[in-house]
Amino acid sequence: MSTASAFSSIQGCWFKGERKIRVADKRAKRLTLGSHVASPSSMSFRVSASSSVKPEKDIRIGLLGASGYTGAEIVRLLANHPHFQVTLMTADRKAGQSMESVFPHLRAQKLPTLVSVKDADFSTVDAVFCCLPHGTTQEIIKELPTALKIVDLSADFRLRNIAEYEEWYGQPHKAVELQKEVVYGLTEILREDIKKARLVANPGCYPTTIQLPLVPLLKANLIKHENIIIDAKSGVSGAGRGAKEANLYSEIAEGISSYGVTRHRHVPEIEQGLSDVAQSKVTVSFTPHLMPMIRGMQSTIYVEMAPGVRTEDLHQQLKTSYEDEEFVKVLDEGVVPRTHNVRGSNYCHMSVFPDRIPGRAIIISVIDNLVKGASGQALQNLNIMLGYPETTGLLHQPLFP
Ligand SMILES: NC(=O)C1=CN([C@@H]2O[C@H](COP(=O)(O)OP(=O)(O)OC[C@H]3O[C@@H](n4cnc5c(N)ncnc54)[C@H](OP(=O)(O)O)[C@@H]3O)[C@@H](O)[C@H]2O)C=CC1
Ligand SMILES: CC(=O)N[C@@H](CCC(=O)OP(=O)(O)O)C(=O)O
Repeated sequence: MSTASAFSSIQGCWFKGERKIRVADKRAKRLTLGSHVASPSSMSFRVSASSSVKPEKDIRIGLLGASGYTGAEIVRLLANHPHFQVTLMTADRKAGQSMESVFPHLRAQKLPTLVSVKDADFSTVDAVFCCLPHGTTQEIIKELPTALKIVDLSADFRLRNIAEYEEWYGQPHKAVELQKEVVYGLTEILREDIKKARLVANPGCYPTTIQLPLVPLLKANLIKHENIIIDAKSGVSGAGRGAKEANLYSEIAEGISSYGVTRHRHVPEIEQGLSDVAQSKVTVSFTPHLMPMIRGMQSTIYVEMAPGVRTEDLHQQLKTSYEDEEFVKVLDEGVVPRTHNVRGSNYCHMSVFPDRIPGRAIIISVIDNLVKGASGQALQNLNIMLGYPETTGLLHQPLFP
């Protein structure tokens, strides 16, 4: 996992130029990867013909947890990707079903039948997106062929500190050795490490909205490390597709509810990232809320500025930090970010406001939880890991209204 030094080049480090894709190399690699099988262990994967889809693109993608919301979102994004093709998809309860029957909106794509993880043949893919619930992922990923590039969307590999993981997630870490090679996938901040990574831990959706504005400000010493207060809101799709009483329409509509007050598991992830860049322990007060909407996430962040710093300085720092970034947009002063304006897209919009109380500022940051907060950022990361332009498959505009 990367350290503070990895945060040192926030600006000007992403490649805008079209990197030449070595198709021949990729094809050669595919042949090599074809000979890998999972190592024998208590959890073994059957090597069988699980895909009926003939690959027509360069990179064959395996999708673990394809029958969930983030899995479906990756399939939607890959429809416009010229190089990545889903050739293997897994499900749990829905194993054996066609993707079309689980997600009719994806029926236009040629997709393989959903298989259970134990029946999946990982020797037939080049890279994997893992969209499984946290707590189920470590054991599965540690048995995958080591040649595979993997982006894990779950929280299982995000925390460097094993004791901290076990404390916040309430279970033993089952892949301690693997944890050491993990790179945290906050793309705009850690791009250089992601380029070299084999296994990327994709950030949580709340931590993405929070770290993107705060990392450049902490790095430039413009805000204090103390008294950072975050009031965050999420659409219900953030909770996944699994049936839960608390997520019934009658429980969600016409009201909002706070949850995880003082103990949400994203707190250590946020504090890890902010402390790395501040090079001292940063603590935050973080309260998430469930909103009566399907997609979208907003973090409203209250900070104390360093002595002599004005909100214009915060705004200018964010503008400079992200001026070359496609997916992070710092809005003009006074313009309020809205989840509507990023819906269905990989964009993050942010803005800074002076608080009425002298010395304080209010930062607002919005994303689509399923795109920049999950599947979009995951695709951005895999593009980078495989040497493709990072915007590939991600440049569609937000869906408004
Ligand atoms: N939703 C969001 O906005 C975000 C989600 N994430 C993270 O991404 C991951 C996926 O989230 P999401 O798509 O919303 O979740 P869903 O609940 O919608 O989907 C979970 C998927 O995992 C499968 N699955 C469940 N249990 C097991 C198991 N024991 N073994 C194998 N497969 C299993 C399910 O199969 P089946 O349906 O067939 O039972 C389904 O395909 C989670 O870790 C989540 O926390 C991260 C950022 C944002
Ligand atoms: C609305 C809702 O329930 N949201 C989820 C966050 C989704 C996410 O980022 O979860 P991971 O850390 O598991 O990837 C939650 O609060 O747990």
